Amino acid sequence: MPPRRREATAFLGLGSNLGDRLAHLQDAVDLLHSRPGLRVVKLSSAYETEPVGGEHVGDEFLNLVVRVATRASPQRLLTASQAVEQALGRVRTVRWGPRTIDVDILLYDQRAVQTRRLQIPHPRLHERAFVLVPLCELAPDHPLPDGRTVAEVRDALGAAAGVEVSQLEVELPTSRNGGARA
Ligand SMILES: Nc1ncnc2c1ncn2[C@@H]1O[C@H](COP(=O)(O)OP(=O)(O)OP(=O)(O)O)[C@@H](O)[C@H]1O
Ligand SMILES: Nc1nc2c(c(=O)[nH]1)N=C(CO)CN2
Repeated sequence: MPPRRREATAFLGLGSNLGDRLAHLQDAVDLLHSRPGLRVVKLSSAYETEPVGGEHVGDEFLNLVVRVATRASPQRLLTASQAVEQALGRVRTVRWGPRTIDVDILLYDQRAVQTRRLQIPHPRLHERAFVLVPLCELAPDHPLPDGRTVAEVRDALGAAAGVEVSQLEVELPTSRNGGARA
């Protein structure tokens, strides 16, 4: 038998600005946790965020960042993320358009990945307060491939206008199902 791949730590950025945004985020977190070789370990707060770029119809996003432990390769983690998007009915229309759910891979250990299908760190991580603020809440000291920490990248961005902690709460799957897979 081949040796089992060790668990990596990855951070996923989730966002929704269509319909019942909280339900979409909760469903995405639960579905991610149900994938083989993937455990959702920690969640940031959910943030109300002003839409950045694109042809948004004015609806604010609800964003959060999820820490996962996974034995999946970065490529398989992308496949899993896209399967969750599809299961929740995301229809790709215009770029950066309204979406029930978006799942982006932000970081995977301290790895850099540069392929046509996948880039890690996420190519727009450095310019997105709606990602860096919740990521900083979970892992300020996590290093990027260039050696900087998440907190340093967040500080380099400066002001984080339009990103506010919401009163809405997404639950960790392990506290919903009695910790069966913890
Ligand atoms: N780190 C990554 N996480 C998720 N998708 C990625 C990543 N790097 C590259 N991609 C590619 O980006 C493509 C477009 O993704 P998607 O439709 O979610 O973009 P978007 O959400 O509209 O915009 P953005 O990428 O700016 O968040 C995906 O098909 C995927 O192959
Ligand atoms: N506030 C906010 N703006 C966005 C978001 C998002 O998740 N939150 N996602 C985008 C494309 O992925 C484009 N713009």
